[in-house]
Amino acid sequence: MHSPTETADTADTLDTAATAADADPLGRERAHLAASRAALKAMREDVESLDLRDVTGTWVSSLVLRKQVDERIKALADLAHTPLFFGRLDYLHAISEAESEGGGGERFYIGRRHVHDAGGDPMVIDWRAPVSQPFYRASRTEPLDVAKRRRFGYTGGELTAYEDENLSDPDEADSRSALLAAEIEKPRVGPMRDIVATIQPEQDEIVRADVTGTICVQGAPGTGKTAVGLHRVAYLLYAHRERLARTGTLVVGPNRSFLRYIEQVLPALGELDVAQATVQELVGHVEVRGTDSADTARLKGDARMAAVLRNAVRAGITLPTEPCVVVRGSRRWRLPAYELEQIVRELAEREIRYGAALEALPQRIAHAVLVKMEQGGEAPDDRVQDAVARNAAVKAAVKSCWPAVDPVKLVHRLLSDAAFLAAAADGILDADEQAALLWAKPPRSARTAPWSAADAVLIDEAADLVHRTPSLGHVVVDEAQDLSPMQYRAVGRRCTTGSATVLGDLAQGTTPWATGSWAEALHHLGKDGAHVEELTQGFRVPGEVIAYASRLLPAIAPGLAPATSVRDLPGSLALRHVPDGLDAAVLDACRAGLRHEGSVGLIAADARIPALAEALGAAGLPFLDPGTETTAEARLTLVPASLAKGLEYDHVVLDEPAAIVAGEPDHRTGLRRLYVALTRAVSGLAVLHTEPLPAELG
Ligand SMILES: Nc1ncnc2c1ncn2[C@@H]1O[C@H](COP(=O)(O)OP(=O)(O)OP(=O)(O)O)[C@@H](O)[C@H]1O
Repeated sequence: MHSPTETADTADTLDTAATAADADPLGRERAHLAASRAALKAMREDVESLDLRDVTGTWVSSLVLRKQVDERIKALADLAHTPLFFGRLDYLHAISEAESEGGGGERFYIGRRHVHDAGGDPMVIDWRAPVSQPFYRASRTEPLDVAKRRRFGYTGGELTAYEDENLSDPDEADSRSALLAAEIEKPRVGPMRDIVATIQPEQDEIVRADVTGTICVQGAPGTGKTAVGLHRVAYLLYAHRERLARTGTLVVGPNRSFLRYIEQVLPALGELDVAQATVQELVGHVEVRGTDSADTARLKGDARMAAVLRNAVRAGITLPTEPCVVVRGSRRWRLPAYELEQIVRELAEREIRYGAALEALPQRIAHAVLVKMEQGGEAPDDRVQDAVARNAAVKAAVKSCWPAVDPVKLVHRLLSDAAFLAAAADGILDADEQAALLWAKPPRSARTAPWSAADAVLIDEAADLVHRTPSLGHVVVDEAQDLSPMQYRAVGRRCTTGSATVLGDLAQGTTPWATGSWAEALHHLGKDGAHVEELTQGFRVPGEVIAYASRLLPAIAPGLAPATSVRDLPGSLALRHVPDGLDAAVLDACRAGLRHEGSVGLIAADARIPALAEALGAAGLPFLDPGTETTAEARLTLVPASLAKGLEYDHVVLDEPAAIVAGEPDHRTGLRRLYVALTRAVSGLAVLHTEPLPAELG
């Protein structure tokens, strides 16, 4: 890394004029930063000074406009701790204006957002613009026409250093970027940060993959799956803003703590309009109050349930045996049963939604009646057809052969009524499976039923059989390995006409229905054959720690390659056997963690949480819940193992691994939960145990 004095020797190859500024390249970069800041301020003031009173329009349209202007002002904020640019590219040849946000030329400053001067010329180019891509991809073997890549280092908002790679200079040796390493090792406090300055080439390929295709990323802990998924959303919103503004984008995460942890990343990248939800929130047709046994939940999440539900929804379709007689004025029009039957059969055979067919049926019947009227010498018009469709006789015919279906009531009946379930599940589920689905004591009404999370997904499937679920433009699913086939279907129907980014790690699957293979998951998502990428370079966990955790891989996910680590931190792993007085030792380890900079996570089996909370309280050590933002003052979080997924802390104190393993219904899931817990640390992991460590850890 260059300090200001060192940089004075750096010859700037592109500038020929030997001015005073050349002797002080850092000073010149600072001047560009100051000028860019001033330009951003001017851009913001321009928007702020817009007088919306002059804009004529309705009350609603002016409200919408006000909101857009407010969002634009927010997006133009100059955040004190996020530098306006983090890199510079000097090309060998001039770049066209089209590729560089109207800039053109050879030199570009790369930042989180576009900034232009009063004349409209760009001063900072958005990292997502085509001209910025070589910042992430160019290498000595493939310089992509880049002469020099410069990375900037900041301290407290001040530009303090830079680092150059002269990619087209054959004599320059390859070196690991110190700025990159410093950025990756920055202590973690607060929510997840963006990685826009340091996206790696293999990550960039995923971030910028085409919007039309679905992409699946298998990645070991800390390889940046979540980070990549969020940056992909930001990239897609830049590259396809209009299309996605119309159709919408969504990030699906495992729980609220996780969503709170990641919720700042997209706004920091200037993207405010992305929905975030858990699968449960996504399918929220009922209030979830109940739970299922692992076996029942697995069965309810099995893709065969889709076929059972389809049968159940359609169970009421009955071929008519009576004619439909419509009385209009003094005349009666009779549609014989066989004609009605033909109409119903035809609708039943067509692959349209149950509800759409229900809406079409009265019109079909009315049309057939109209034909009779014409044959009888009348000349009915469209209004007559509408009136016939609303006729009581037609309504009665529709009701008897194609009854309306309420998805909630339907699933309530399916789980309460053995005969109804048996008919729908015939040839699909065996008798034991059917028995497992039925409520032991059927609740009286759908409203009071103790719906479980899996039931809510069944209801969502039923709802989609009745009315098509609207599709979004793009959906990112994180921690996807934990989704059941029915949950994949629920997410998949929200991107039928769009695409998805599926992120996960088979080794971290901890639900009874966890994904066995990505091909299978993608099938249930409705995206067969999507491309699967594997990320193995780990950014979070130090080498020693990931090597230790990876000892579990043969037992939990035999086919997977262990992650590497970008950082070797000798001494980052400490294993401590504590024959007695575990709580006191854990408290000491937390205090030791707090003596370092950054966040401390105390991870323990869920059953251990109350005792540890009490011990922390008694010792006067304040702590947070996962998902509550850590601050410089409150840096210790007490994390139940079941909520640790996706989160990270500078220092992790891991309490009693054997209890974490024992907390799960089966040994493999227990080891997977432990694998998650072992891979949360950025700088140091202290494992404290009284009981023997699981044998698989060696
Ligand atoms: N290119 C990068 N530059 C700097 N930091 C990075 C980079 N990629 C990932 N990271 C950091 O590494 C950490 C782990 O990333 P992330 O949480 O996205 O990994 P993950 O694969 O989703 O992990 P897990 O499987 O545990 O959920 C984060 O702090 C992230 O900011």
